[in-house]
Amino acid sequence: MTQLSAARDAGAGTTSGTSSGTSDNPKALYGGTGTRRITVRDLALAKERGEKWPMLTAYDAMTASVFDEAGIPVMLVGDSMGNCHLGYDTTVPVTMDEMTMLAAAVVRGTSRALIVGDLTFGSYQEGPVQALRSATRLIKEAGVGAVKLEGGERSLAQTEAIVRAGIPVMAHLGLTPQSVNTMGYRVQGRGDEAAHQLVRDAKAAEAAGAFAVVLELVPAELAAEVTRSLHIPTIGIGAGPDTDAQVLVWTDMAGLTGGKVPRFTKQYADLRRVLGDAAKAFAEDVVGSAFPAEEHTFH
Ligand SMILES: Nc1nc(=O)c2c([nH]1)NC[C@@H]1CN(c3ccc(C(=O)N[C@@H](CCC(=O)O)C(=O)O)cc3)CN21
Ligand SMILES: CC(C)C(=O)C(=O)O
Repeated sequence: MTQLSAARDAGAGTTSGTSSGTSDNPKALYGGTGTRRITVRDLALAKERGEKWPMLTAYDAMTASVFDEAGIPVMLVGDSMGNCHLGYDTTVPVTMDEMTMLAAAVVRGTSRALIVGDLTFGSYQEGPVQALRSATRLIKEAGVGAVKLEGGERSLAQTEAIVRAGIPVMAHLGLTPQSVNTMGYRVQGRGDEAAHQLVRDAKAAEAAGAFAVVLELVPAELAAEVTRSLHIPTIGIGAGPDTDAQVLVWTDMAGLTGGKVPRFTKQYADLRRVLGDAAKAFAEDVVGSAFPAEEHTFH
């Protein structure tokens, strides 16, 4: 144990920068004082304790380091980088080259959060061999702690193969954006048949060895039922208040995303305005010869 962590465990000083949460459990995922990397086992224990936790996406080292210092225990290098970072319209065009590069940056920018990398569209659908190759690449080249893929029953063989190789898998059910061309961006799991299929998918993912399941844009009552019937944690996005965890796309949550954002998003900052104002203030200074001033100048 380091001196720092010993002092924290002893309750020395006031709350540290990362422990502003409500829990006084040193092992709490958010608000705890642990400093080593979070593992999938920590998430399983949190479900046993009934402790909810937050997850954010991240696509670069600097933003990820801010969230790491804020105590966010799990970050997803989501293929939402397609529309939220790389300028595509959807997640569909994102390649494993792009994913690997940005996931490596997020890993370098963090020291505590569990980093989950997405398997991109076309990198696992061919079958378990391709899926394992893609997952292995993210583990070896980017250094992520886990991978995520879309689908329950339809991705069963892929999930099993990756888990068997010792790589933790997060499943993603409900609205699966890589299928936008067949399903659109509509609420999923409405009606008895669709609800039963979602429960079957969730059970299949758990049986295949997934450590968590993302539930995207499904009715709250169904997400609550799935959460009760699984031993592994559920992570909701547009899935109501009763999942074990909540995830948001960071650019939505921080008000950086331009244009329309999903109704399930809550905006906690207005980064578009803050950054735009900073750019305008810099521009005014340059045009008006107020920058650089004497203190920015060498002689
Ligand atoms: N910026 C951003 N935020 C996200 O949450 C997100 C992405 N991008 N890209 C990948 C997926 C796609 N997601 C989306 C995209 C659109 C809707 C949407 O327009 N939903 C409608 C509700 C539709 C209905 O009522 O059935 C909405 O008004 O929120 C939802 C999720 C979620 N993910
Ligand atoms: C919205 C989350 C769950 C995601 O899959 C992504 O960021 O790509």
